[in-house]
Amino acid sequence: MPLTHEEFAGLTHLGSGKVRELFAVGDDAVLLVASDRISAFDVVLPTEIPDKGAVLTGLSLWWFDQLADLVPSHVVSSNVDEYPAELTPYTEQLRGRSMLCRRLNMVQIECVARGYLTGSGLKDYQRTGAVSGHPLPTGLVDGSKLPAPIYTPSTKAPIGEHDENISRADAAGRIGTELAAELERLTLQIFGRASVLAAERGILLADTKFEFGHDTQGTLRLADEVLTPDSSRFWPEDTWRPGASQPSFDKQYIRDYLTSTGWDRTAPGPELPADVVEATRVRYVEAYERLTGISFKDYLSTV
Ligand SMILES: N#Cc1c(N)ncnc1-c1cnn(Cc2cccc(F)c2)c1
Repeated sequence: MPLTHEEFAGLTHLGSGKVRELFAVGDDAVLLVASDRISAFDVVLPTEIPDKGAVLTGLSLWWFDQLADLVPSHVVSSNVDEYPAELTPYTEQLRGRSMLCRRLNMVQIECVARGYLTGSGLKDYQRTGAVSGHPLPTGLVDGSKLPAPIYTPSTKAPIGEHDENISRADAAGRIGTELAAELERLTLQIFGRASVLAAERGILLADTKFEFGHDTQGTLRLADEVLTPDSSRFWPEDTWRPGASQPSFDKQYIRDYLTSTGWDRTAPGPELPADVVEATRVRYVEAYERLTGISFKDYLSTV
């Protein structure tokens, strides 16, 4: 049965993402739990991918470390054996797939950086010639590399709805000029470093979404998950072909299977065959090991 917040019935549930749960821990901490659920074409599928939650949690933790000189994170601990006593009944369900974090006052803007044109950015470009107020050269196609990475803030839509790209001026109007400028600076700086690191490993970071919040001392911290295949588009460099939908590093087997079945995307997602589940699990483990240089088995032995 896919992990749902009912499995943590004794905890104070704050919210659900498509494949994640958020709980309050005391007054000043939250617990982010990544399930093994997977979504494709915006539909959460009924079949879980073993290890997916642990891979994405391990990736976030690694990226937070890589970025610590640029921005502090919200993470307090990922060692379940050191979690507060109220979490003890759930230790094994949380091992490797959870982060105990400072409870932040979240900034109500999704901070998106794009190095390549696709998804909602491509749709905005095809309609207006721009993305979030950034005028772009003519003739760009799906998968085109942008002349330089751009910051395209968006609203935070409820689950099941799409975030709406907004201009930087609109973002400043919502959160203030100074904070808006700081978020833009940080978002592009982090994206630049992550892009170089991924490219060194033969992976193109097409775009990503960051969330930030302020702690009780007013310090701005990088929050949520970071630079995972769920919050970002990662493309294998050797199959990059502008002009068509790019193969997803992690979800292509699932996309190809769903397309092969003729599945109606307005219908519930079908169960996945075992070979597609295993191939996808392997892709997630490969993504972790290729990006971090750490064996996934070693990650699991540290949590
Ligand atoms: N990160 C973080 C965070 C924090 N450190 N303090 C307070 N709130 C949040 C927070 C609020 N919304 N989300 C997104 C979200 C929603 C649902 C499930 C999830 F796993 C994640 C995260």
